[in-house]
Amino acid sequence: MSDETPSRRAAAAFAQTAESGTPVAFADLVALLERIFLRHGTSERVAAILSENCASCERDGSTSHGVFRIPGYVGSLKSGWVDGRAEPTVEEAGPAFLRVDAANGFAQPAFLAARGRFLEMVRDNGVAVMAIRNSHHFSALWPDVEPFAREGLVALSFVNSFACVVPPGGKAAVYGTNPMAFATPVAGADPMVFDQAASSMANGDVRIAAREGHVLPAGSGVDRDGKPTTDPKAVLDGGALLPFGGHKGGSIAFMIEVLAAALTGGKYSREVDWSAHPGAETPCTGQLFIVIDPERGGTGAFADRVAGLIGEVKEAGQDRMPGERRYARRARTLRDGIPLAPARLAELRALAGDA
Ligand SMILES: NC(=O)C1=CN([C@@H]2O[C@H](COP(=O)(O)OP(=O)(O)OC[C@H]3O[C@@H](n4cnc5c(N)ncnc54)[C@H](OP(=O)(O)O)[C@@H]3O)[C@@H](O)[C@H]2O)C=CC1
Ligand SMILES: O=C(O)C1=NCCCC1
Repeated sequence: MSDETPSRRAAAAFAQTAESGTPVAFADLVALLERIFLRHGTSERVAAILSENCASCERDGSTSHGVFRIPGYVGSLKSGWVDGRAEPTVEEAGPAFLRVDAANGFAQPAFLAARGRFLEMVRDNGVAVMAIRNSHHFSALWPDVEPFAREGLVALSFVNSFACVVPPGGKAAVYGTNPMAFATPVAGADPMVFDQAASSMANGDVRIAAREGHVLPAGSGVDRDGKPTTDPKAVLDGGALLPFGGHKGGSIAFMIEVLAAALTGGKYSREVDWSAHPGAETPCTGQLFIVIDPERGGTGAFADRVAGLIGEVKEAGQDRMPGERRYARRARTLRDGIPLAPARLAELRALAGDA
């Protein structure tokens, strides 16, 4: 399967390293990460949720949001910018609308605190919205939406982050890398899930490229003077990323600021200010979910129709659908272990306080 997105090309060397390290069983990686989170002040519930999420990203080859992120999680916890013991509050804003205040905690525990009631609303109404504010989203979005599709539902999720993306033709960073994810059931197959930033690439992949000494694909970003650059350090040091696809990606980044921040009460990416929290790496922003019961469409054959469409797309020449690379890697790593570079493993063990 080809991995030709700019993000993947920039992270290719890292990914190769990740394919050739020490194999670690998924459960062992979860346990190691859990010890790190607990050691750095999270509650047991938060540690369990974040460890599962981060290990799942590493397992599926979502390198920009796998164990690469752990020092950042630790930095954010140590700085006090994020509360690892936050108790989210869930409020019903209507028969199909949940408002969740993550209370300056991580997004996933807030989402999971509301998920049960949210599913009831989707089943009762055919559609429901969950608006999370004051949350720190440090990860990929697919782990949140894929399970909905496995339960027969169509799911959309939107997150804004911190200002590091210039609007098309602009000079100042206004948007975050602002990912969105979509998941749908497919008859007889794994769900089709795409999960993509509104920027040319994820900020995490720029940082990996900087660390590994790689250049970015042309058209990824600009330097501090607004000039096009392929140097990841110039993008990180006062420069910015570009939206993917020019004004079209710019409009998606805008929409995500509106859905994930304006609508939820989360901070705009531009408003994020962690200057008083040195070491913090995750913003206190927002996240929106829209989940639909496709049976309400009345066709009685929704998942079959999606499977048919995928068949036609492949027949037309697309070699694979989004998500298929992850599923293949998941099967491989659950069988053979998740390869971790020795330096990464040593770093994780040190953070866990292992001798
Ligand atoms: N929390 C946050 O604030 C942020 C999180 N992120 C996360 O970073 C991650 C990476 O984002 P991004 O760099 O944009 O992702 P990519 O460009 O790597 O991939 C985007 C999507 O395209 C699919 N895809 C890639 N190559 C192909 C192909 N050849 N044919 C068909 N589909 C393909 C991927 O599927 P597959 O996975 O199977 O390859 C994925 O669903 C995401 O998980 C995102 O949620 C990004 C920005 C901010
Ligand atoms: O990779 C990114 O872009 C981000 N990931 C986690 C939160 C901030 C942005």
